[in-house]
Amino acid sequence: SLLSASLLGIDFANPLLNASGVYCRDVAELDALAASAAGSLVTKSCTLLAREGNPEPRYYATPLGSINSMGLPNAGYQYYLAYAQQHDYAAKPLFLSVAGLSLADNLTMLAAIRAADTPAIVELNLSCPNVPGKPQIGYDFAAMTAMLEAVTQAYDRPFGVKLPPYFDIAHFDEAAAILNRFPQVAFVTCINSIGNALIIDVEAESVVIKPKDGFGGIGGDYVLPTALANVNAFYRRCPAKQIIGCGGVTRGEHIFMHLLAGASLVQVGTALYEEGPGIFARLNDELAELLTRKGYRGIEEVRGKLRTL
Ligand SMILES: O=C(O)c1[nH]c(=O)[nH]c(=O)c1I
Repeated sequence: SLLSASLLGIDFANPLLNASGVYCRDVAELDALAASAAGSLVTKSCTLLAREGNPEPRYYATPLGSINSMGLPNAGYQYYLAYAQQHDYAAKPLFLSVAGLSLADNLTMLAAIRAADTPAIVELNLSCPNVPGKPQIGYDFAAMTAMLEAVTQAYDRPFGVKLPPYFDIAHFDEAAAILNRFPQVAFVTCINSIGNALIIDVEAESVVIKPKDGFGGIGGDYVLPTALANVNAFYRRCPAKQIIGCGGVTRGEHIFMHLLAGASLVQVGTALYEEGPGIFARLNDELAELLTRKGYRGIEEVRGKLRTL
């Protein structure tokens, strides 16, 4: 139908899902996403052991978006694997986001996920914190290569990677060249939050979140152009892979932009946090209205059709 989408040969009723980390940390939230108009859902990035995460306030929203330094609070990977094993895949696909604090942790989690043999699709979060003092994996190309070499040995199913935003053409080139060495990396999710931003409250003359002296990843309107650029940069450089867009979606036309840029599916973070799962019905309606007005019969006709001048 009009909004039908496809990834890894799997059918989706529509291209929308949550961004990992938003509305997906416990069963109640995951069930609400499963019951919503979202075409699929992804779990909070998980670690080997459960984590409390950072002290609050650790998330804050402004009229232009959000800032967070959650610190990877999650129930531990077995919790999300158990959820994946009871999920109704006939209703909609489910993604498991994995963000081990070490390569060893990732290998342990992926081995258990593989052994469970669920239809869940793995999204490996490369924006997760790495060794303190070193850049996150997504910004350490040697570490990223080593991680993918080890993971593709341990996990023999197609999977995807969640990337941080890049801002330099040479970095798009280098990151894509690494990913293209791994055909098993079947999709790329662009982008994670733009890291280490700072939001200031003038009234209080203060930062707005407690961890890291107020420094945190931003999302929402602040990041849409960067998200679209990363979607299109990897769409152009990785013709054998699919792209999941993430960043800056609050309206149907933003989904349309991500599709034009090359996305197959589109994730919603900040706007979902602020509006709740009802947003998916609104966004699907707005996207359907836009496609119909423009004479499209399906989103496949839109993907990657961005014109240049
Ligand atoms: O602080 C977090 O938990 C977090 N926050 C983000 O904005 N992106 C991430 O990948 C993660 I793992």
